[in-house]
Amino acid sequence: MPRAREEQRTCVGPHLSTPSIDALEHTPVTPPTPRPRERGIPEATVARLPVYLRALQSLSDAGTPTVSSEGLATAAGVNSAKLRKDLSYLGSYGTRGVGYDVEYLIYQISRELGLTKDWSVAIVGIGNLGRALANYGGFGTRGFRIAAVLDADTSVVGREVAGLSVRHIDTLEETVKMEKVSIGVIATPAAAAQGVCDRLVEAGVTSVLNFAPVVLNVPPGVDVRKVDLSIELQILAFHEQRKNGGQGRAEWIEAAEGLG
Ligand SMILES: NC(=O)c1ccc[n+]([C@@H]2O[C@H](COP(=O)([O-])OP(=O)(O)OC[C@H]3O[C@@H](n4cnc5c(N)ncnc54)[C@H](O)[C@@H]3O)[C@@H](O)[C@H]2O)c1
Repeated sequence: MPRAREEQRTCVGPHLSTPSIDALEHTPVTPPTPRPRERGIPEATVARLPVYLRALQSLSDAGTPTVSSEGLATAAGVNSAKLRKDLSYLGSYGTRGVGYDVEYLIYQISRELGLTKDWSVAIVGIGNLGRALANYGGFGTRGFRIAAVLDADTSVVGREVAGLSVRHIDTLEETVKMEKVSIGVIATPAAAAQGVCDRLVEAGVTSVLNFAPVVLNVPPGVDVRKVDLSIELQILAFHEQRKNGGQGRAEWIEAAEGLG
């Protein structure tokens, strides 16, 4: 089977482009507007949609009915031109002088991200990280149901984690089928991750969230997202070093001036 490396993809897959009938069942009060977009949404826009959603949810919790593009851009930490462009991919342009309807925009973004339907998730590797992920309550409220937790270690299998009994990895294929798993989360050591990924894909899973420090090879049509906190720390270290470098230069100039 031909394989595509995860970082080569630039656009979202079909599951993010068209809402299902199922998704529309959860439609809130506001009437639908026409959706002119037929093409894919750029990956960078998709990555910002959850940020807009979080900002909108805070506004909604505060009882704010509408928000200007500038207000939402500030809350989300982006510039307003970028925000307007991003939202235009959803067919959402706001109303001049009024802005965006907060509840409807929440619905539009949720629909685009596929959050108006429930997703069944399996976590593979129930060590420190897998247990923490399984016990995190925030997934359920965002439409991600942890349906199964699996591990290869027989001393872990059968234990209860987040209200679920840990299943043996040998039951992976049957579990994916029975629990209708859409998203596989890999929290195994790096050496086991590709094998687990292959089995998930073989079982029909087309979305994988990988925490193991390894680049996974997957066939076309499978989306892999990699989470690596050490990369985030390294980026912060880079900026920290630049800040300190700047301070170092200032001190050096001051010292040099003192000498002169
Ligand atoms: N992305 C991040 O930011 C981040 C942060 C912490 C840890 N990690 C990574 O997450 C992974 C898990 O870390 P941890 O601290 O929980 O490790 P851990 O050793 O506590 O847990 C790993 C679990 O995977 C199980 N396992 C091993 N091979 C398996 C297989 N073939 N099938 C199913 N289960 C299998 C083990 O039995 C164990 O329970 C590691 O790869 C680690 O490097 C990533």
